[in-house]
Amino acid sequence: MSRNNLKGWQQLETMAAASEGKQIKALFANDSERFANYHLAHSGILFDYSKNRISDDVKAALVQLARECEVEAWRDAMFAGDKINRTEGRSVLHTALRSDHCPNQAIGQQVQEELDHIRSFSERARSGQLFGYSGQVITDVVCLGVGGSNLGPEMVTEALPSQPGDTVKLHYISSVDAVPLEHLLAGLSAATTLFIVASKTFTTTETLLNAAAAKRWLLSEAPETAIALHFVAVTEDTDKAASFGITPDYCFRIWDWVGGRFSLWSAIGLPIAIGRGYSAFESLLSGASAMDEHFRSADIAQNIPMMMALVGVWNTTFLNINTLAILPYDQQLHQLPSYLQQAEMESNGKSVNWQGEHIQYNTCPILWGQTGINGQHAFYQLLHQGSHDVASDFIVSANSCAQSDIHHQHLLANCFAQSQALMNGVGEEEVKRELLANGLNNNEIEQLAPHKVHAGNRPTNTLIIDTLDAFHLGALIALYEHKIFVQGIIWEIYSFDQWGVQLGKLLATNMLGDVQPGSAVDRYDSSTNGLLNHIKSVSHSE
Ligand SMILES: O=P(O)(O)OC[C@H]1O[C@H](O)[C@H](O)[C@@H](O)[C@@H]1O
Repeated sequence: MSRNNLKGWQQLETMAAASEGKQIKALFANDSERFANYHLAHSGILFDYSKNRISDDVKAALVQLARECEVEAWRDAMFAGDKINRTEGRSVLHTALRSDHCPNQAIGQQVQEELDHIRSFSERARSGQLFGYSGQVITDVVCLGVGGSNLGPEMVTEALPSQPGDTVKLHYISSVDAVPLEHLLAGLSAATTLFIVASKTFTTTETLLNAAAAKRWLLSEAPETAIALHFVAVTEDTDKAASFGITPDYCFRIWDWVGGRFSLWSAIGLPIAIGRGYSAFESLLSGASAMDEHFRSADIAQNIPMMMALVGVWNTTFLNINTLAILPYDQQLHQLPSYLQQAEMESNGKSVNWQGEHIQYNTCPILWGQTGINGQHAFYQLLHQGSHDVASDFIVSANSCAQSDIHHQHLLANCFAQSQALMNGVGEEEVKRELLANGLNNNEIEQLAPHKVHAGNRPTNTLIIDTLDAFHLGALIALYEHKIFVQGIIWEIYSFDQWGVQLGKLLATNMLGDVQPGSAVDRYDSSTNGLLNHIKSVSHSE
């Protein structure tokens, strides 16, 4: 049965139409227990969804919809290793990377072997036992990868503060733009630098181009045999890595059942273990595993990923709120919005359902954001008074890793004040009273008042993490992963492929010859021809 014929779906459509003009703050006024009834907590994460336009009826209909969509059966199929990524004929088993009970013994054994490899290699690196071609200790690790092979490790290493034992310096290069790579290499010594080439397919142009440049840089002073001591690969295609010159001991495996954007739990996370220690990497896995267990066992209405997914479906599909701002109030989480952009939009940014039909309802919202404090001085104006209705996730930790409490108290106060302001707004009467109290005359009040009104009623979630450490970060990332999964099921989307990424790659490869110096191009549309010919006319290249 198509989604919009389901009972829960139809109830939600009716409720959405009836919700016009209803205020979130009125829901609080009528229910003194609203926070108690609309928050959940597990694995050191509190999820408050009370500041959404959700009543008890809406909540019940959302839970009913999840049941009708058989979300629990799909969840169990994913954990069991069924090939739910049907367009690519693959299992989806990133959860097996962080669990003791893997559905398949052979997979469990492979995972354990790679974990042992990550442990021994990262411990060697951290204890000064990795040497370069001249016998000097490796001091710098340059991680070359893009998308899922870069965003997770970089976000996590940025999020976890450096500890005294963190001796190796990590650097990340993801862009094909040579400027950051050249700038970085200019400050490094080849004899003490190790490169990690992270690419599941080992075919991604950006990564391979950067790896080739790194190899040239090394070989400009070192013999060919140095490659074996200065290059690590993390890939599914170990033959390609071997052809590059990478030895088995320096080659780490991932598998087709790990999607790129869900891969930081695999050897793609090697930089985390090198930079922050293997025990931090293990804690990250444990936090994710705790969230997995909660997701597997809690009833829908008590299940944080399920409820977070359902709230998102209500906002996007039924209330037409098509953007979601990710607003962390911990500076360390500054890369979380970029990480979640790939995780959510590459997974659910689709408009064809399982039957291959065009979807008639809104699916994945546009995700954006940055750290809340910086956002407050930039785009919050639009959140409060803009013409777009924006939903937001506020994320903050209860305890700070910093020594100064007062800074953290400011973060907390700002975080909670903003979500309150977005909900309550400021009405015209209140604005006028304030202007009168400030001594303005009637004429001045009439002119200024409309500009100071805040409509409010903007929906927000708030997530409080006990402490921003590896365990809780692991749980937080797993929470978003499962939210994405549940939304994909409700929208009938294949969340684990990314066909939309392929087209641009293909066209860029075909166009490469046309950006090089030479005769004018006329095989494209007039805009593309014009842009290419302009480049040829102003280019300094020979
Ligand atoms: O790891 P790789 O094979 O190099 O792929 C890196 C990235 O490539 C593409 O952009 C895909 O859309 C991403 O999902 C993937 O993470």
